[in-house]
Amino acid sequence: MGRMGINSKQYSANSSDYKLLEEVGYGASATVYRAIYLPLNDVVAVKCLDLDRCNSNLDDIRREAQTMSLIDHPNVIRAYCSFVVERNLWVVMPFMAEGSCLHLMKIAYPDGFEEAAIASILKETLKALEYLHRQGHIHRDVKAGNILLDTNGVVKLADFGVSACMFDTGDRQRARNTFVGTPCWMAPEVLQPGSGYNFKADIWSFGITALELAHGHAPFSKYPPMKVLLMTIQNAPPGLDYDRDKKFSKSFKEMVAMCLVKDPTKRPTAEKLMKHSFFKHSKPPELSVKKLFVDLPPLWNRVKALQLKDAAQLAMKRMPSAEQEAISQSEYQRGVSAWNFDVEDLKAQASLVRDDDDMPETRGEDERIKTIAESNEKIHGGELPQDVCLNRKGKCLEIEVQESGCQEKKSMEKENGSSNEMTASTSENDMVQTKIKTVKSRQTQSGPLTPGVAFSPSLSESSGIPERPEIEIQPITDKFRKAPSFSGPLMLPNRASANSLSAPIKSSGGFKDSLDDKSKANLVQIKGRFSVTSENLDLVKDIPLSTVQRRSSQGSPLRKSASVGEWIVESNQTLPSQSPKEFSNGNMSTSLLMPHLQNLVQQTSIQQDLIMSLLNILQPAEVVDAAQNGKLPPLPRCSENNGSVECAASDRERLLLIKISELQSRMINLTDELTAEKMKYMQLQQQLNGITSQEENGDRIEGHA
Ligand SMILES: Nc1ncnc2c1ncn2[C@@H]1O[C@H](COP(=O)(O)OP(=O)(O)OP(=O)(O)O)[C@@H](O)[C@H]1O
Repeated sequence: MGRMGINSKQYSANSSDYKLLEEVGYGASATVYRAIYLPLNDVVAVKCLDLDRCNSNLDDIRREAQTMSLIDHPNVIRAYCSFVVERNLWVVMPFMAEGSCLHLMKIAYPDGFEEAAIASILKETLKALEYLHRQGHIHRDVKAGNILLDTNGVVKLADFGVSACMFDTGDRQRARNTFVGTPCWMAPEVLQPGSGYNFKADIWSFGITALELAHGHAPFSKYPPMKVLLMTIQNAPPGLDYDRDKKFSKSFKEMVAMCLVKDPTKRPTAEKLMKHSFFKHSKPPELSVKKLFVDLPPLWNRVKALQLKDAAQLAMKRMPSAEQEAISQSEYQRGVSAWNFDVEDLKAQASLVRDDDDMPETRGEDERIKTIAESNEKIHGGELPQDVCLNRKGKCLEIEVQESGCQEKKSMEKENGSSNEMTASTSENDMVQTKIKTVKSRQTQSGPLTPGVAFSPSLSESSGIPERPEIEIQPITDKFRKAPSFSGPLMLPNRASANSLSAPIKSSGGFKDSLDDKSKANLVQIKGRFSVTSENLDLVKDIPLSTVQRRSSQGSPLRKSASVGEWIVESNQTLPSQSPKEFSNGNMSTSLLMPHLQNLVQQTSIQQDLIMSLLNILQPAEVVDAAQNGKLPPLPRCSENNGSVECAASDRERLLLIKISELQSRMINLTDELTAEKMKYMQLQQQLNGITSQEENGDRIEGHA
């Protein structure tokens, strides 16, 4: 890497050639700065990826930078160069002066954009996807937070942190069997263990992004992450509602419906989608997009305002659960992608939310059929193609559709200056049997970046400390969306620690190349931005609670271990106070008991599946090895049924559960530490802000004097 680029301009891989200015964005693993490239006096964006915070291994990061450097399309952000500065990877790229669509919505359009702007933004994004797919890439993180805008209305798709090469074989292709992306935007097949996915996953995310731009937030964004996963798999796809979304055209609704079809083979390609009437009539972005920024403060001030709002929210909310809620919300607002492992919180949130609770206007089957049928009529002249299928269970008719470099302006104009698009209610009450299989530590490759990556000897040599921007907080906070968002982009308190704890789950049987052959699916490989690992799955219902440090709601705000089972069970909060005796004394009515019994059955079945899957892939030899290495307690002997498969399985099960409980304890401790650090950081930031503003006041007074 280092110096590279198709651009005629050459950018050096020397950090001292860059002067970092204001912070203009931040993600789960990176902070983005406006910067000046001193030799050319050129404004650029520098994305500083904290390698310690990064959930990806060095190979993934290198791939991101490499991929970005080879990109040559007006609607795709590419890297001018990248290099390592101490524990950071700096990626130099064009500065997009208006930031991301997500930030813009948070600041000024909490209910989404108007259709003309949406059409232009989506069309440009679709061009980017068409290009990437043609080049063999899957973007895997299409969302409003990754659609960047320039002052003149140019739209570019950013962030290849999770892109995968579709045409690759071997390790890279294996990456397609990993969970990467942001849950609200993730296609059902991406969430389905072992099913694999292809570029059509981007089309789903594109459809979700369309809804996000239309409403100001993604569907399901108010739900806890685990619920989002389940709802995406279980429910009918979200979409624009004919009645509720009256302001949007029929062709927009049709276009979204075409993208949000659960069967990926029935989604159109980007190329095909581009021919949809919705895009044919869209205005050029310089007409419809440019006007969105009029009268807005400069990007860095908007970002600062969002940050301050986040900080204020956190400071105000003292209750642990409230803090957690605020963090989730702020993460959503920031468009951060990562997992929120605070499962107690997730469970609590999930328990309060019914699928159809606050979705009075769910999109019914008839409506969806109508939408797609009408769409089909347009495309196929009214003839239903062979691949139209009415899926009774899914209650959904699906149709196959055949398929700046930003120069710093000398004037620096800017420098000085309903959401219930939910689905039809859950079609069946049957819980998703998400079968988690595997647990085998994925080999994480690391080592030096590719030749050409410039290593800076030390951070002290860089001009690493960005200047603090002047804070001009606009009275815009009242425009912020107020409803808390618990999901969407999720929060991983500490990627590094989470990563170090987790052996990403890997298939015991390899990965599946064929995207359509779901019958052979056999893995959950969860990696990259999402590391759902053994400790995230609370399989330890049967473990004595004393072995796992659990916090009461008065304790640390952060508690660990996702529990598919527990989460489901505790979605009914009325029962825990009941003792078994009370259940059996006949005072409970059947109607009260039944839902809980059903839940118990579901939970048990899911847990059994999970445990059996884990056990199946855990080779006896590994357990013995681990025991000999002191990693696991010694294998207990089974005297009665020596050598029987059942006995071995139960021994292994116990060992596994003990191991999981240990991991959970460690996770709890680490998260507590992280919470404490976060609080310290916020306090320091507030103090710093105070000092900065005092100094500025002092300067002004001196200046006047
Ligand atoms: N070239 C750019 N010009 C201006 N702003 C940018 C640029 N690149 C990124 N940003 C801003 O920084 C934010 C974070 O960047 P980015 O998405 O690359 O980080 P990330 O850590 O990969 O985020 P995530 O993982 O949450 O998607 C973006 O949402 C956008 O607002």
